[in-house]
Amino acid sequence: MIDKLKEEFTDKLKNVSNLEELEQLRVEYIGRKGKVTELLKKIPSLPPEERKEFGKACNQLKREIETLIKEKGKELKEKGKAEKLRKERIDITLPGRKRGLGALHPVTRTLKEIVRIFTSMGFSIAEGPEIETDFYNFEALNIPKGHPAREMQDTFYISEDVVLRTHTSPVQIRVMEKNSPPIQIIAPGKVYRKDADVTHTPMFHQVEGLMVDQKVTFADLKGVLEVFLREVFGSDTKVRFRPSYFPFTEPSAEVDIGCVICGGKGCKVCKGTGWLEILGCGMVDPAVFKAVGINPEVYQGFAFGMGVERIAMLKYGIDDLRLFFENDVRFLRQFR
Ligand SMILES: Cc1ccc(OCc2nc(C(=O)N[C@H]3CCS(=O)(=O)C3)cs2)cc1
Repeated sequence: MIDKLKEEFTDKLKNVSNLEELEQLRVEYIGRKGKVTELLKKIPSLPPEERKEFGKACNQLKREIETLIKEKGKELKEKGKAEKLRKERIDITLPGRKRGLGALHPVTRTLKEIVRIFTSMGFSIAEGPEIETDFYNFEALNIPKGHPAREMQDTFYISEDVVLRTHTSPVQIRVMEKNSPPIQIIAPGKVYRKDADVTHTPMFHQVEGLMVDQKVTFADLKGVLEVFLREVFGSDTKVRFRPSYFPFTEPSAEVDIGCVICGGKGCKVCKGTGWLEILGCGMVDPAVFKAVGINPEVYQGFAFGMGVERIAMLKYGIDDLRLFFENDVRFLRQFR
């Protein structure tokens, strides 16, 4: 009877593959209701002369089962540990994980280059609000009510009198209100225009510049801009000033550079002209000085404005403005 139980136990023990099954087997044989425990309860019902022998045999079996279970437990734990070590092993011979390199956005790069060049010529950097009043964005710049630039198709109106600035000129107005000449600043920043299409986005970046002093001439303007453009596009870049008109400058000029693609022969980018319009400029109109309380009899000044995305497109040969705003890594990583 006891031998049969032992045989049965050792057979089952062979199939135990984890600690839970081992515990179940222990309970099944030597637990409170275990098969061996049940046998021990039978001792008082046996004839007295058999009790001693039978009791000894049962306890012997119980001790054997306990020993076998302890050994099995140890073996299972060892196996478990070995399994864990195998699974968690770190292969230190694997190559290291490379950290991806970041990069500055091409607009940021271009903006930083433009700022570096003008600060190297003595210009300070001025900033101002992107949400502006009608006065700072239009009136003070000699753009009267009814002027087409104020039209809804070009300007984002927050309210009757509040707009998203359409250029960074308001920054220069604010500086002139608070400082007396000489003034030499550039105003980089985001500007907003409603006419969004393939070559225009509703938000873009601009850098405007302003120099005000007692003797500032158009020659100074030409000199500063020629140095700037040759720094950005290369020392052999051709520069041309073409008469133009802006409400806030008189005389005004639009500045072209020799086409960076075809070198001036004519191509689709420069529409066969050999020239690319790059920025606008002029001598500050006296009406603007009056609006900020600077005496145009005593002081003169020049100003200029450029679109940063346009400069970046020409400098880096980017032909689609939307690429700047789609955050496609395949585009951005080329600027590492
Ligand atoms: C107080 C003050 C007085 C005059 C000023 O003249 C800034 C100027 N801007 C331009 C110009 O052509 N700008 C455009 C270039 C491309 S763009 O980004 O679309 C805007 C000419 S003169 C600015 C401030």
